[in-house]
Amino acid sequence: MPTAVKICGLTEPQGLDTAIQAGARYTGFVFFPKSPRNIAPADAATLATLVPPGVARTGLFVNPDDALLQSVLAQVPLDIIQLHGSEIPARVAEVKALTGLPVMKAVGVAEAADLDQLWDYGLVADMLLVDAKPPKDAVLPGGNGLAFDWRLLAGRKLLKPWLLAGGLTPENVAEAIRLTRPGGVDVSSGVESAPGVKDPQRIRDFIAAASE
Ligand SMILES: O=C(O)c1ccccc1NCC(=O)[C@H](O)[C@H](O)COP(=O)(O)O
Repeated sequence: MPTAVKICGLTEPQGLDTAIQAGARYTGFVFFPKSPRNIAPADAATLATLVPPGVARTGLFVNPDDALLQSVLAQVPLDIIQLHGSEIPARVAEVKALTGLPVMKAVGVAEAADLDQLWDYGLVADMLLVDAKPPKDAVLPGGNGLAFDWRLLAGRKLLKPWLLAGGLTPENVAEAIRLTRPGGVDVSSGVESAPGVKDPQRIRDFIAAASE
């Protein structure tokens, strides 16, 4: 089975179209105002209508309250909710119930002990996103272009389908897949020419390298 690719932080039609034409299986829209990739719901709604069946539209949120989730979902047709904050497992279950959508929970990893959380989240989330843990002073809880030691995941079986994220690039993604054997890979800053600006050639190169 080929490794699925998620291109996250899409904000304009060219990046979205490039990702879809190159074979991305997941698209990601960031609803977090502090991010250079933040997108207004009205703009995300326009992009979401351009996504064909078979490609998932993921909405990324950081500790969202119910009102934000309901407001975005009233405007944007999403297929998956990605929770990228400090949501505890019970909140993941609440968001699933509230939205009626599958939830992908991001878990930050810096050392082996961080992998223990994957069990608890695996019991409630539909999918897991194993990402690098952000530095303590980071403004963003993800999308920092930081990798973690992929060898920590070698041979690990998780309870739910999972994507590898964090510092992936067209240059290193094949090695990351070889070491960790994820169901998919997720990239944002590694396919940008500047923060928030997707680079079509890097998107194509990334998806080609992930498919090798
Ligand atoms: O991308 C952001 O700006 C962002 C903001 C807040 C939470 C998460 C964010 N991004 C997460 C992702 O885009 C990906 O899921 C993943 O972490 C990969 O990021 P990168 O290391 O930049 O490839």
